[in-house]
Amino acid sequence: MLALTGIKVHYGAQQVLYGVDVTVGRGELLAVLGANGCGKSTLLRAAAGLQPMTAGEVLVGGEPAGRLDIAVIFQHIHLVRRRSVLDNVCAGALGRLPLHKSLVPALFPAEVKEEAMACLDRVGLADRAHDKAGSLSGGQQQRVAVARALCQRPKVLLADEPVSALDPAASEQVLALLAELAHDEDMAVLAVLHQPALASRHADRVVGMRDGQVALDGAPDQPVDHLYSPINPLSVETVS
Ligand SMILES: Nc1ncnc2c1ncn2[C@@H]1O[C@H](COP(=O)(O)OP(=O)(O)OP(=O)(O)O)[C@@H](O)[C@H]1O
Repeated sequence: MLALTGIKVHYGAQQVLYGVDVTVGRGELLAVLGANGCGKSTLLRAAAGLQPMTAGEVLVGGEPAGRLDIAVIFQHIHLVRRRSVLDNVCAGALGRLPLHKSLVPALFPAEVKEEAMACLDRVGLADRAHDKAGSLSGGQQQRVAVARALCQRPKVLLADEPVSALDPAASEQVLALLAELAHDEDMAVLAVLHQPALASRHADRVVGMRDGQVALDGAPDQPVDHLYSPINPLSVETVS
């Protein structure tokens, strides 16, 4: 469903991605792991169209990604805390609404509110729809962010460290939700994670990055320690 091919990114003169190829299938949760600074977030931003690329291609279902094909959620949740949970979720549909309706939340059409309620139900928070978003816990707010992303009706969901600010129980819940969405809604879900154990429990596949390149791609329960070691053992020559 999502195919990232030959992605290269430079920040000025510094190259940070060196021709990365990653695919995520329909109905699959892919976890992207790797040490700080290896390029995970840059890859996710490039996939989302938020980061100019020097080279490469982002395809969704074999076509160049459309404006609403890909939804993104971030570690910092970015809800409008003073507005209701429901208004925040309706905001996911903004890209589909005529401008005048998107500027005034009271004008969200009834069918958008209905859809937003269904998305909230999907993440288990329909009963909090009329509470202020800021009154929810961090884990609940991240689930609202997932509901808002769903309200965009994306084919692909990208999540950049979605559980880094959450406690272990809420982290498990959000990862289980992402896996469920991939499997039940047939979406392609890519999550950048810093917790290999969570990836092994919830992801269908893992991509490991090192120094701007893909260093592993496969089963979620394989050893990943080498991604985090300061020296890549594969690149050390033995001196006898
Ligand atoms: N806006 C930017 N301008 C210049 N350099 C950047 C910028 N964003 C990231 N970098 C650099 O690009 C490299 C990759 O950063 P990136 O944030 O993609 O890594 P990451 O694997 O997501 O790291 P982390 O796990 O710490 O979030 C790093 O060397 C970083 O310093």
